[in-house]
Amino acid sequence: VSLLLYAGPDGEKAWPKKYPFCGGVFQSPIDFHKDILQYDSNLLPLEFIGYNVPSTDQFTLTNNGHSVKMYLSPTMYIRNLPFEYTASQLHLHWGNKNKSEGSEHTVSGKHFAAELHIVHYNSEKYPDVTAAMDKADGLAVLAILLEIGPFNPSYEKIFRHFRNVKYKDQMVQVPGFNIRELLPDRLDEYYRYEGSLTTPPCYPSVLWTVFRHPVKISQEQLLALETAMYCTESDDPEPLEMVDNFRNVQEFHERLVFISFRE
Ligand SMILES: NS(=O)(=O)c1c(F)c(F)c(S(=O)(=O)CCO)c(N[C@H]2CCCc3ccccc32)c1F
Ligand SMILES: [Zn+2]
Repeated sequence: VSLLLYAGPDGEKAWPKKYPFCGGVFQSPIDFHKDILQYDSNLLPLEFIGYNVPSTDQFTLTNNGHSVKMYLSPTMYIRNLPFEYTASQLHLHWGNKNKSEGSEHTVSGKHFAAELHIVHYNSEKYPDVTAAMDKADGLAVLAILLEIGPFNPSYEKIFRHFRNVKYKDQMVQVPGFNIRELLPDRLDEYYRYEGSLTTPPCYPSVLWTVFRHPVKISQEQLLALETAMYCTESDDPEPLEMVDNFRNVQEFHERLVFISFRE
């Protein structure tokens, strides 16, 4: 993928040329608004197994040129989805220091400051994420909306390493911690719909769970996220800031988003 995944001539409008699924069906992200929401009493709270990773273990955090992603341990998985889904990686989407509206999903047309995604793959049916990522029931991604509030010590366990992954392909080890701390309190309240990867190749392979309640991080933590990373390598004479790495919301016609809560 070209460096400028989100901006310039190779921006998201150009994705379908090289990645046909990006112009296809079931594309994510979307806007959650009243007339497409339907309450579903069968939507149970998700159960997280093995999310409390000991500090003796380590996660690899890396800058891949268009997001900052952290590989998770294969001992982490989710129950209460149609299949068992094993954790693969988490990454973030954000805006820029002048416009902190970088979430991918929106609620009644409103962006949140940023968004955390925890990518899982269907480990009951597929051996790994690469085999799963282009299958209709292959992936399950949890989305946590981030907004400004008090300093968040749990997010800081990742954010304090940003200075070591400023440039593309840099990586650093992060001591294990309870990934459950990154999620909101109410795991029983979420939006659920079938969608896609929000970056090329945009496979329609994702069962999305977007938690209703945002998580708060401080203004300083958000600024660090918006200013720490570059899309370019450390020796590149023309550094490109890694900002605005969110896809715009996609058309969502004749489909419903199921909600586990009553408005
Ligand atoms: N928003 S999103 O749709 O959740 C989403 C991203 F936005 C995102 F940037 C990434 S990426 O950082 O891997 C860069 C893209 O290759 C992923 N990765 C997925 C899909 C691509 C291949 C792959 C392989 C192993 C594990 C995860 C993934 C992604 F799923
Ligand atoms: Zn994502």
